[in-house]
Amino acid sequence: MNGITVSGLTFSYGTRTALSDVSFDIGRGRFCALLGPNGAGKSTLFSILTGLRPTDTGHVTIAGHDIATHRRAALAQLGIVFQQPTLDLDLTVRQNLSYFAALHGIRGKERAKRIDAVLERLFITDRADDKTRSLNGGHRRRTEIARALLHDPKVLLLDEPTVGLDAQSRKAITDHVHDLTIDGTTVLWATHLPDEIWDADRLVVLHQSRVLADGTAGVIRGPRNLNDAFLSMVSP
Ligand SMILES: Nc1ncnc2c1ncn2[C@@H]1O[C@H](COP(=O)(O)OP(=O)(O)OP(=O)(O)O)[C@@H](O)[C@H]1O
Repeated sequence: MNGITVSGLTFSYGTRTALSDVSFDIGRGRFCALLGPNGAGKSTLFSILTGLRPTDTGHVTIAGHDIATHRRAALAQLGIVFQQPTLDLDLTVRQNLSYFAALHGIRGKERAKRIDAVLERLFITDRADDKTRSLNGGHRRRTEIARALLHDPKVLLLDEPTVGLDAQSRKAITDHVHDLTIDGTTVLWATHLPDEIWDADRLVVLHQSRVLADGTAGVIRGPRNLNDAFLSMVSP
């Protein structure tokens, strides 16, 4: 079963078109980068994938469930990391996770077990009982990713999750999220930074509301580095 399918998606804010006939699909356990400059339409696409906005035209499925007609089933399979951080800085890492798990109806021993598992997956077990405020930006981001995995979603969406982080933290998070696909999680990672994308990744390039390229990153870049290839695609 597919991780994500997007077909014929069109969306406008009044007279401003944000998405024009956008289509792609991402198989189970794949890492797909959604690369686009500012204003390309990435956040609009994310808001539709997460059910925050209805589509004007087109369809989206998450782990086989149509977001418009089977919204609850689709959202149950979706983990989301938004661009803006949303942790409570006065709670510990574990308390932040625990609160979110409770919202998902995960209780008792199962809650403790899942929290331990996601902390381990993101390599932050040793920070579990620290106040979130004391964490650096990279560890806060890891906490948010761990939180997004608590309900064991099949699909994980991340909207520019490394914004504002230093190079070392960016690399660590990029590596960890790539590794999440090993157990079958499908990842869609929106970014405007080509160095976060690996040659073997699936790549969808979005520019001025349209899909400019869709394929394997290494094939799309050819003999150039991805940054040069991307700039030549989006330059006027
Ligand atoms: N609420 C809104 N009202 C009107 N136009 C909007 C709104 N939100 C986005 N847009 C426009 O829609 C287009 C796509 O914007 P969007 O934020 O989806 O792009 P993006 O790729 O996420 O950009 P960024 O990297 O800057 O977040 C842009 O032209 C933007 O100006």
